[in-house]
Amino acid sequence: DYSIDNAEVVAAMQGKVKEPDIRSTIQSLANFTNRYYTTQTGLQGAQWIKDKWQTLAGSRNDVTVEFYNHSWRQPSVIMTIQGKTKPNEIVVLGGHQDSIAGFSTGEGTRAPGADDDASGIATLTSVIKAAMEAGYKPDRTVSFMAYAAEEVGLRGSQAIAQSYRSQGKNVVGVLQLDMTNYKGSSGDIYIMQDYTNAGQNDFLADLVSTYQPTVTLGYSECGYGCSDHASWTNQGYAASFPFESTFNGSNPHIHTAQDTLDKSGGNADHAVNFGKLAAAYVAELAKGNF
Ligand SMILES: N[C@H](Cc1ccc(I)cc1)C(=O)NO
Ligand SMILES: [Zn+2]
Ligand SMILES: [Zn+2]
Repeated sequence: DYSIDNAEVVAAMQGKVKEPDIRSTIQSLANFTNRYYTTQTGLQGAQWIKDKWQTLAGSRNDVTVEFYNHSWRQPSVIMTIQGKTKPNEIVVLGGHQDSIAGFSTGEGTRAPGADDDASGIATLTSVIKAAMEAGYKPDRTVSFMAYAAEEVGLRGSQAIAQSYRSQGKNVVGVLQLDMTNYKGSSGDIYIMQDYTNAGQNDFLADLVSTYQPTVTLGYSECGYGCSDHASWTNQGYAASFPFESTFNGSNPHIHTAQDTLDKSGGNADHAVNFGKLAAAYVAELAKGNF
């Protein structure tokens, strides 16, 4: 039940996904000493994202940006664009804001998390910017989520997904962006096939072949619930996880003080592919126009 027939909106939004924007957001987030779920700087990072998304939302009265508070210090951040004609049907795009550098991470521990997962948050932010600049108004509700506490057991997304399920919310699809900027394999985008929805994965492949014909697509597996998409899958929702490389090609610097932008060439060229895919995913699943 996926259709691809909103080319004008896809083109407008994809054209506004810019590498310098993504690079700048990665750098800003990586500059926090760490974004660990219990530290002061982890809370400051959440505040930074909320302020950034609120600024992009401007005065749009169909847009909210809120903290989703948890039992620990770092809140998740949720930006919601109210759907015009089918507001009860929800499209979710997420990534995690927290970072980690080993099990002893605490106040003062250096964990830049440029790829894991500032890249995903920056990619989401570029799609938000594109949607706001284009004056995009979706038919379905669209929620962008910066999950807290992914590194310590997918805890932020688990809390949110469980809450959505218990409220009977109709989430029609979830896209996870975790590590989008390290080109560790020959291909551009790798669709994870475990803990995801096969039908939506096919939809993503169709979006790439339709709107990003020069982007090469591969498939891989994590072997376990390796990011927040698993929280949504566990609650019976359709989730997909496009990833930067094959498992073997993934960024070896993650979870260390060396997960910095320079390891990806000092640019966000690889992440742009994911920003354009996410833009197409929003425009074709949430439909709507300007
Ligand atoms: N385990 C994930 C990283 C990760 C995700 C997918 C693959 I394939 C390889 C590595 C993580 O640390 N997420 O925060
Ligand atoms: Zn990680
Ligand atoms: Zn991650």
